[in-house]
Amino acid sequence: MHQDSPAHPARRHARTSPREVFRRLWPLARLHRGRMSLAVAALLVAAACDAAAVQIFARLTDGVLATGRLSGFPAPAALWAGTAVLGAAATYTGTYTMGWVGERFLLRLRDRTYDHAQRLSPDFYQGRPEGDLLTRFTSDIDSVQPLLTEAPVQLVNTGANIVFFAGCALWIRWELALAAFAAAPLYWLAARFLAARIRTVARDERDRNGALTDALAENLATMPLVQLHNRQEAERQRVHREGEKWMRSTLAGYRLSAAYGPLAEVIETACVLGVVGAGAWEISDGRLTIGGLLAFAAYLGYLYPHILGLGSLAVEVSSATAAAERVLEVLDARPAVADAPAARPLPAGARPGAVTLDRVSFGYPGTGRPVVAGLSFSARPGELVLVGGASGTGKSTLAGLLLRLYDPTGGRILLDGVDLRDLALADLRDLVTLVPQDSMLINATVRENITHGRPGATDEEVRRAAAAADLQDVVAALPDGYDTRIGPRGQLLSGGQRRRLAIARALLRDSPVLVLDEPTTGLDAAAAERVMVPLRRLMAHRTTFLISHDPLLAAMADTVLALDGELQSEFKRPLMAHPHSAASVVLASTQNTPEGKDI
Ligand SMILES: Nc1ncnc2c1ncn2[C@@H]1O[C@H](COP(=O)(O)OP(=O)(O)OP(=O)(O)O)[C@@H](O)[C@H]1O
Repeated sequence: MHQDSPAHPARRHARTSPREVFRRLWPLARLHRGRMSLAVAALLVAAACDAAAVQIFARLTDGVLATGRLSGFPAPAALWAGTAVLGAAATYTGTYTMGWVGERFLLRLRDRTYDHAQRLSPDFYQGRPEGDLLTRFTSDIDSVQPLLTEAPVQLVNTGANIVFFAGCALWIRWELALAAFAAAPLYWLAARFLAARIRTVARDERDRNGALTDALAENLATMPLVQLHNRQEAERQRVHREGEKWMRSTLAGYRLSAAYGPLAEVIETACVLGVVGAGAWEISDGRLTIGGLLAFAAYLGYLYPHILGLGSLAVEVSSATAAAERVLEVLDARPAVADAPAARPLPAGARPGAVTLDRVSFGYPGTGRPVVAGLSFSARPGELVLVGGASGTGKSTLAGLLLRLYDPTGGRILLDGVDLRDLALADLRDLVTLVPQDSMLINATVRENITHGRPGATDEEVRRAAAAADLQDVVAALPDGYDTRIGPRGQLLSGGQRRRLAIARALLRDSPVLVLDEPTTGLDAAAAERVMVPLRRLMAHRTTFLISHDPLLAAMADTVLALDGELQSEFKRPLMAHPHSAASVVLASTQNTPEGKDI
């Protein structure tokens, strides 16, 4: 928890080119091609208005200012004003339309990324700091926008402007124009030099931003612990260090991007000086009027910012690419379990609930060590299986396999004879319900928490589930009854109440197979007993895997699946105390027989 920015996976990345990012994400922006074209058209009209204004100004200079004929003023002045209004309207339309397209693109990209993230298995999240992931969904996605929406529009607009204003300059005096254009490659070289470096720095800046967000998210979530352990100063320093690292990489980015503008200005000044010198010579030779030179200089004045803008675009695209890499890492992550391409329905008329583990092996990716090895076991419909074992023997892992959060690396798990991998994931999740150890409640009302796994439930069904979970008195005492919000992770309820709320939620789901992860752990004897009554109601007639290292629960079970050989005798002891218990203890060991080995 208190390590400085661990070498998290975000740092090990492959570099993606802007072209590749564009190719991958363009389908999300393509939908708005019509609006993008409208924006381009509007911005071109605005540019044409600028060009017309320059021409009108040249006419005014030569026809009115140079001659002093005031009668020639109203017509071009009216035309200039009209052009300005049209140009303003076109600029507004183009800018707003671009904003419209950009924001919609962001929404789609965020939806798509989040949609994908929801399919990823727990191991994806376990390996990544939460704050870093949050940054990918927020500021990283925001930073991608210029590449996909602004860049194409700006590219077309800038390209058209460059061609147009360069054409105007060539039309006025082509020799002068060619001399002025000679510097254009310098802009390109400067931008290229900076853009390559900016991409590396921008990626680092994004990663640092993620590390800071992570430090803050973790500290805010564990603030009581920080205060109780007097860690305020240490955590302040940690946040400061992460903030400082972010600041330094941001400044490194500024150093590069801020260099482009002044560099471009120096190039521009050199060009303008050259043009003014050559123009003075042309005027003295009578080949150019003052109005003509002013118009020429004005065209260059419009042209250079666009050339400069092209360079800025390259710089911006580099930063956007660095952010896009981090978003694509989420989109490229593959779920550890894939939905069956041709999902099989459960056999008609089958009484769901028979669970068979057939030589199941599993090890977490990258650990090279099996947690479960060659485990075979069968549970009949309605049977209560107590999964016991010391800490770290794989009880939660087995639950994850039953819920298909992971697939076995060897063997198979069958539900009523069908391999879990052949069932549609959505069907499987309807058939198997988890009551997790920490209840996993959401910051919403009691009703919303109970109906979380079955949103369409009626009020009467909710009330019945709450009553069966022994929760009605709790709800009655809440200020708004079922509409009372229970705070983040249900913090406004007691530990026992939270468990019973989770039981009500599971009751409402009414699935034939249950996985209960340590339902009484952390509760005192009275609270545990209050949980056991609704728990029994929940387990009745369902195949239940009750994960616990409490041997006292063994007496309730039909079978005890001991994941740890040393606990075998411990589990047997309570059974001996209940001579009428029919439970048998099965030792889950490597290569045990397919039916399990009774002892
Ligand atoms: N995501 C993971 N990646 C790598 N190893 C893991 C992961 N999750 C668990 N493990 C390892 O797998 C083993 C079994 O863990 P598991 O959580 O299933 O044990 P458990 O019996 O449920 O423990 P406890 O009773 O303490 O909850 C442990 O050695 C643990 O370190």
